[in-house]
Amino acid sequence: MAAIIDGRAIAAKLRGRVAEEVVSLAAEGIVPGLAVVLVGDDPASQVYVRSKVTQTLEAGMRSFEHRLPASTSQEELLGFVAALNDDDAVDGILVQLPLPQHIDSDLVLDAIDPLKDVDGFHPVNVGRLSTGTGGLIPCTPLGCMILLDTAIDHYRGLKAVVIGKSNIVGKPVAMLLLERECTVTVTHIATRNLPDTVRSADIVVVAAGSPGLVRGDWVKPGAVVIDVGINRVERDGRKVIIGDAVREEMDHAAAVTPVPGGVGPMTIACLLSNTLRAARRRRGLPGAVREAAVA
Ligand SMILES: Nc1nc2c(c(=O)[nH]1)N[C@@H](CN(C=O)c1ccc(C(=O)N[C@@H](CCC(=O)O)C(=O)O)cc1)CN2
Repeated sequence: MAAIIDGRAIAAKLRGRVAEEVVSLAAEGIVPGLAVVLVGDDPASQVYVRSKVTQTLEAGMRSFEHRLPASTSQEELLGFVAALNDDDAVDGILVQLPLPQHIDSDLVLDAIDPLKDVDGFHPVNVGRLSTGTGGLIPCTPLGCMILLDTAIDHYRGLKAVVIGKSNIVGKPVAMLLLERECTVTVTHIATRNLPDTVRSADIVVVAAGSPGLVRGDWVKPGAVVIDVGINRVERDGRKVIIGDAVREEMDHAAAVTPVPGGVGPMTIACLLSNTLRAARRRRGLPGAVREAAVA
């Protein structure tokens, strides 16, 4: 029977460690601040932003919530980001994605001060990740690695297959696995013989946004499966959330993440950890939460 990696519990533990470090920073007169910017009224984004605000406050940090109308122009948003860059109370800036179609997301993400880029999406942080020279790491890939750490002791030489080539998950998680000396194959929905490629993997990370894509017979016995998919589908007349892998078919895996309750909760916990890291780094303070130690 595959072990179920409990993302909710591990995220709670990470949030607890962040809160402890916030208390010790407060003794030095520092209270980290996170600004979250939501443009428009996408229902899922509203829920995520509300959770971010609540969890930021629960961790003892300052939260600056900015809800802008869907009609906000690109120039207005860029001006808004510039003001947050200049605001000393703000250590981390997160612009919730997706943005309305009339706004060029890349332009906006590139405008965030890399030192405050707690999403790790700025080209400077992307470059730092690919060269292994520090920087802020995107939250969901960081969360995937923390979950993997609960199931894997030695990564060196393991074969990892990533399904999905997005800038937010697929590419950065591939970099993190490469950093651990895995042999990494990045695949996507157009990859030929995808099941055969996945079958060779010791680690499977699926972030394809395709409900139930990875079937049991794609997965080698003893592999670890990290399911990043969050798909809202209708089952027996009910709306449910399912992942990109069919978990009921994964009994022969060593460990799998559930959906919901796997990678998802790690995203916001890692955002808090990145905010703390940004607050320390901006002030030239060494160290930050050691995420790996929570697992
Ligand atoms: N600027 C960003 N935008 C978006 C990101 C991001 O990392 N940065 N990621 C996603 C949304 N997201 C956070 O923003 C997020 C997604 C899912 C979860 C989560 O806890 N999911 C639960 C299920 C929740 C549900 O019922 O919907 C789970 O998987 O258990 C948290 C955060 C896109 N935008």
